[in-house]
Amino acid sequence: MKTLTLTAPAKLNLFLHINGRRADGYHELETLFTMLEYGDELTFSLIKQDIVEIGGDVAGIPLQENLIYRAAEALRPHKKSPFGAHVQLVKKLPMGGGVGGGSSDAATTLLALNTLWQCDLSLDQLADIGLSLGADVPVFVRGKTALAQGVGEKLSPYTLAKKHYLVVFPNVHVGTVEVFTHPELPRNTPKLPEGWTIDQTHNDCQALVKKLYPEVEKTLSWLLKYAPSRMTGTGGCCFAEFDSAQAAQRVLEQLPSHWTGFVTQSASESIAHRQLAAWRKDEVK
Ligand SMILES: C[C@](O)(CO)[C@H](O)COP(=O)(O)OP(=O)(O)OC[C@H]1O[C@@H](n2ccc(N)nc2=O)[C@H](O)[C@@H]1O
Ligand SMILES: Nc1ncnc2c1ncn2[C@@H]1O[C@H](COP(=O)(O)OP(=O)(O)OP(=O)(O)O)[C@@H](O)[C@H]1O
Repeated sequence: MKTLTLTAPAKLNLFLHINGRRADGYHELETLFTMLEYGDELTFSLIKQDIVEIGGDVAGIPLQENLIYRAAEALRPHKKSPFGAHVQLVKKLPMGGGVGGGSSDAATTLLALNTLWQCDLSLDQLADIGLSLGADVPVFVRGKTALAQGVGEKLSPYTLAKKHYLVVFPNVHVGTVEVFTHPELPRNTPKLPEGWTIDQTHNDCQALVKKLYPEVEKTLSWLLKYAPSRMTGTGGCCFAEFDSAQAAQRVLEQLPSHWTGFVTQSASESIAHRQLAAWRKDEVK
């Protein structure tokens, strides 16, 4: 039976502007996503029984609520294989951290099972299915550094120089819904002008989350002593940007023990896509 192991990468929102709120409560955003080389490990194995099982670090999430399961079930109508799937998860990304772990697990499941179950859907079709699972899923399906608009689903490719990041989880789980429904969230940042530069950007959630979660405030102040730093998404992870892995590693070594962090680098193409392409190449040999 076939087995495929993929890394479901983390993302950073290098900036996050909120331009308005739609009638359905969702927010119009402008955000720059970059893919990171670090993520959860998912191993997909075909199984005889036509069911979807998840093993490993499921962290008390009921099966039916796990985004891996929901992604697999969303593909079911397109499947041409008689087999089910067992997904073994090694969770490395903090939940509710703003690094998109759940969304990336879902997108990686769509990519892997699209191949293993011979669904043969295009990336456009997978991104559409992904959007029904979460606003952040399409960017992981496409797997490229991208400028996102709309609720996060209108993606345009964007080229960025490779950078090294120290990503710190302040040990507080920040709820996306809590931030987006908060009355004090700024929601009226003007759209970026033509020819904008990164120094014209910010994260509209950062001041509010710092106020609600003092630990995020402390993390950012600590990181800012070493490098330009910001919060990602709706938090609580914060990232500091460096030109070399060694410089990032030196700061990680000094990280206070009540926080956790990892050093990684940005990737213009998602590691999951590269691994899947390599696996497919081996298959046809
Ligand atoms: C903030 C970001 O992480 C930026 O990358 C994402 O836009 C959030 O993406 P996500 O976690 O995949 O979000 P979803 O699971 O689709 O939505 C969670 C909740 O966030 C709010 N939400 C999300 C995206 C958006 N553009 N506007 C919103 O108001 C809604 O209250 C929604 O109920
Ligand atoms: N496989 C999964 N991994 C992580 N979270 C999952 C998974 N399946 C469901 N969830 C639920 O999704 C919630 C959000 O998880 P996620 O790790 O994507 O948060 P996040 O990093 O803040 O995401 P974002 O940046 O997209 O807001 C979790 O609190 C959890 O209840």
